Amino acid sequence: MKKHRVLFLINPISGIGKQRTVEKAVGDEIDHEKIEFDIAYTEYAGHARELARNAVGKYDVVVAVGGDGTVNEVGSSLINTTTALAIIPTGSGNGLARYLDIPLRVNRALQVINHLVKKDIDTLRVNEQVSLNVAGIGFDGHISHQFAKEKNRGPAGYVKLITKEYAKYKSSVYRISIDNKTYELPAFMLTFANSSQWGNNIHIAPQAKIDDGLIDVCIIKEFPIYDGPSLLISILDQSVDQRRYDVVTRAKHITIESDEKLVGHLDGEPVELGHRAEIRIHPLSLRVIIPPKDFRKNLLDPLMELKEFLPPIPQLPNLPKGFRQIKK
Ligand SMILES: Nc1ncnc2c1ncn2[C@@H]1O[C@H](COP(=O)(O)OP(=O)(O)OP(=O)(O)O)[C@@H](O)[C@H]1O
Repeated sequence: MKKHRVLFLINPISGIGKQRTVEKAVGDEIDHEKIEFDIAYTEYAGHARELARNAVGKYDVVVAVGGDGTVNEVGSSLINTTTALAIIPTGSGNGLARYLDIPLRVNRALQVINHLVKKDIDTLRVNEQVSLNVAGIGFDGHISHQFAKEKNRGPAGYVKLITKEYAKYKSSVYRISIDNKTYELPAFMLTFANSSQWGNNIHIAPQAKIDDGLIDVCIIKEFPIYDGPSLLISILDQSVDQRRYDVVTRAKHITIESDEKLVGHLDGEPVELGHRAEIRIHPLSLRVIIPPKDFRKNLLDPLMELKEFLPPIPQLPNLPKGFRQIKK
């Protein structure tokens, strides 16, 4: 039987360091009867995009080992090809992986790859660039620009940054055209969702479907500062689409203009969009590996998710000289 060729691309700086265990886990967990594989590490931002582009035609699957930024780089090189994108989520948010129900534990994510179940999903084009998960302009764009400068990665780093930046953030005025409707309004945040969540199970567009040929547009208008906690709660309890400040709609084509420069993000990665952004949907343009329907849920998976939010357990200091370790 001809084996499937799989290339693992590991981003060594993503998330909180889980990806260091991946190389060994691949050797242990991959089904060697079915799959032959190669492993490469990215050496700089943008490297995964180049490596994935070169892999088209040579590999059946390219695995992004990293967060949404790495997934974006790999996936954007595989659009409209028969090479599928697989994900081992080792990032800070892992939005697309969580939406697709890919387990956060490395060995479980590898078991998903062994099944080689494929599904076609939509992708977004934002000006000349690609978003696979969620793109945004405004506050979330601002946060992604700030987060890119942070040394303290991981979900805790995001929470700290959002709390710090929220009070000083000023909304901008946008001219928005959604299919044939136009709006001009001051907005806190404009989100264009392909999947429903940013990452960390925080759902900005709870009803979004990744294969419906539509973009879920969620506009959070400017609001008084004291309303922040209610916005946060509505995002956490997945009722953001019922808030009074929001415009929530579905569309295929959106343009955004502003006199100020558009501060944006694509799948959590900061982008400069100039004064005009055009967002279009490309239906079913990317093949991805997903868990099979009967893929056994692991009782420990929710616990592993919780662990992502906890700080690392500190190492005990070495005992001072003269103290002897008591043998058990
Ligand atoms: N070797 C490398 N050195 C420096 N940057 C890299 C390297 N490899 C990839 N990158 C860049 O690292 C950035 C962050 O990666 P990624 O998004 O995968 O992790 P994350 O931000 O921790 O996770 P998430 O997006 O889920 O929050 C991306 O912009 C990617 O281009």
